[in-house]
Amino acid sequence: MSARACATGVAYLAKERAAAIEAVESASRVCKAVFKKLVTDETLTKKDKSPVTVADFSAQAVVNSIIEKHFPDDAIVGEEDAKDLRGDEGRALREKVVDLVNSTTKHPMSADEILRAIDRGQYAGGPTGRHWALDPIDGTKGFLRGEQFAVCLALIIDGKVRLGVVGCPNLPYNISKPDEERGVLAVAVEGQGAFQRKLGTDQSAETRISVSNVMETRDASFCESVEAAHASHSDNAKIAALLGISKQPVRMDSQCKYVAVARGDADIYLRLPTSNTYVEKIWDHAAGNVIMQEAGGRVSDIEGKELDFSIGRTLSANKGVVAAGAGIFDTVIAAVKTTLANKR
Ligand SMILES: Nc1ncnc2c1ncn2[C@@H]1O[C@H](COP(=O)(O)O)[C@@H](O)[C@H]1OP(=O)(O)O
Ligand SMILES: [Mg+2]
Ligand SMILES: [Mg+2]
Ligand SMILES: [Mg+2]
Repeated sequence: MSARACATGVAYLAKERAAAIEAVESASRVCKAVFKKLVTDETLTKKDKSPVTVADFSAQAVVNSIIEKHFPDDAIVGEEDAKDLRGDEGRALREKVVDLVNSTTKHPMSADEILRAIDRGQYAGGPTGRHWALDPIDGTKGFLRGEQFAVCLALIIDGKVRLGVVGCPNLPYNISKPDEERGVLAVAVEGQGAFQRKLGTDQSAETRISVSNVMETRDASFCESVEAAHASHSDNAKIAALLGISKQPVRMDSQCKYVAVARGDADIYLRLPTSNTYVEKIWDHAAGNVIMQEAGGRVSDIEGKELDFSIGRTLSANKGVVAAGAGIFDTVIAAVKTTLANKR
């Protein structure tokens, strides 16, 4: 039991952990329902993003209402807001969201309750107190392709991520058996280790996960974004060359990348900035961050600085993200610095 276990013997954040898992499980079901109902060959060929919009709003409504049920005083930093669902202009989308939310939950919610739940996610974040960080669907492009996406929820207390849950409905439970059942839930609480279970199972099905223990970078592999606009593939290739890496990078969308590295499917998470202007959002990294660290990995920005979740809704003190096992982390950061210095 963690050093923070309280006198009653209940583990630190046990209630929050259970509530976060309930929320991520429910939102994962919403996303799967949207995919089944709304993602068709036609939406794909027309590159119509409306299914993901419905899923974003519906999943945020479901997660926020579950958090509110368990912790009515907690603030939430959520990616979405309900502006586009209001008024006459928002009617069509609003009706779809209301239908979806109510087709997947036991307790029907009115349109007003759903909009209010979504807008609970507008908190500004900051260095004190507790707030949740939610990405209702991370990896929207992967979602639409039927590939990797994730529902990501974290709890930040006094500026540090203490709990993270990532639901990955399309991730194989065992990466070496990609044709078997898919759907993984990864969870970590500060000081208690990182775990995975199949989505839809209970805590008794959890097994501990840890990063690979690779000691030589030439034996390692990268995990990087599918989208070259989100993380520079060309810089990653230069770093790979410097590190003697010959394995092809594993590419996938979303925070599933953190889960993949946290359980040793790949060894290095690399997200090198593609522009000087993009600022990373806390909901894109909070849950993955604590899962990686609790799996024995180290996480920093491209300069080796810890990610600072205490500033607000963004990671404005950091650029890019690098994560790897402790055995190779310093070598990876040195190669990142050299590669970026040579560009200047
Ligand atoms: N230029 C960018 N650099 C880094 N991340 C980005 C950029 N543009 C969008 N993103 C974010 O990257 C995340 C997906 O990353 P990945 O490629 O790892 O799946 C999304 O949350 C997306 O945010 P948004 O939701 O605003 O589109
Ligand atoms: Mg995201
Ligand atoms: Mg999102
Ligand atoms: Mg988005």
